[in-house]
Amino acid sequence: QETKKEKGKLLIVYLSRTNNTKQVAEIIQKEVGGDLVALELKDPYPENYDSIVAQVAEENESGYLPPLKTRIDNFNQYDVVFLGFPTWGMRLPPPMKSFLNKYNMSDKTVIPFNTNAGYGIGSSFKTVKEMCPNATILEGFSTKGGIERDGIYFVMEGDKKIKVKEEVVTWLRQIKFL
Ligand SMILES: Cc1cc2nc3c(=O)[nH]c(=O)nc-3n(C[C@H](O)[C@H](O)[C@H](O)COP(=O)(O)O)c2cc1C
Repeated sequence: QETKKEKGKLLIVYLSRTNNTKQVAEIIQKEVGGDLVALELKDPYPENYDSIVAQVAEENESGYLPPLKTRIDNFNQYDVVFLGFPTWGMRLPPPMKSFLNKYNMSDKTVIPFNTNAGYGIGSSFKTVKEMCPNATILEGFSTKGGIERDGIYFVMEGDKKIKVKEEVVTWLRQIKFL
C-alpha cells in the first residue's frame, strides 16, 4: 500500500462563510498534514443571507467569476489538492470556480469535500470534475453543516464534531490517505 509520503505535497483549499467547511478542512489537515488555505475574495460577499443568495444566483446566471484576494505561492509544488466548499444554490460556489479557473490542476490529484444544509452536493462535484479535465479526481466527502436560512450557523462542535471527525477518517481510509 502507498504510504502518505508517496502522495507528495498536499494543499487544502477551502471556502467557508460560517466555518463548517473550515472545521472539516482542519480535521483533514490534522489527519494528513498539508498546507491549509482559506479562499478570500477581493470584494467580500454581503453579511446578509438573502443578499448573498441573490448575488450568488446572479453570478451563477452570468458566469461571473469573483476575483480572489487569496494568492497561492508556488502552486506547482503541490501534488494533491483537497478542495472544500459549501453547497450554494445547489452548485459549486463562484469563488471556487474562480480558483479552478486561475490555478491549473493538470496532473494533480483533486479531492472535493463539502458541507451543506442537508440538500446534498448538487452539481458541485460534477463541476469540479468538468473544471479539472486533466486531474485525477478521487471520491469526495460531504456532510451536513449549518442551515443559515434557519439561523443555524456553526454546528461542528461537541458530539457533532466527533461524529464528523469519524466520518472524515473513514473516508480518508477509503481513498487510502490513512
Ligand atoms: C448563499 C448560500 C446558498 C446556500 N445554498 C444551499 C443549497 O443550495 N443547498 C444546501 O443544502 N445548503 C445551502 N446553503 C447552506 C450551506 O451549504 C451550509 O450552511 C454549509 O454548511 C455552510 O458552510 P460554511 O459554514 O463552511 O460556510 C447555502 C448557504 C448560503 C450562504
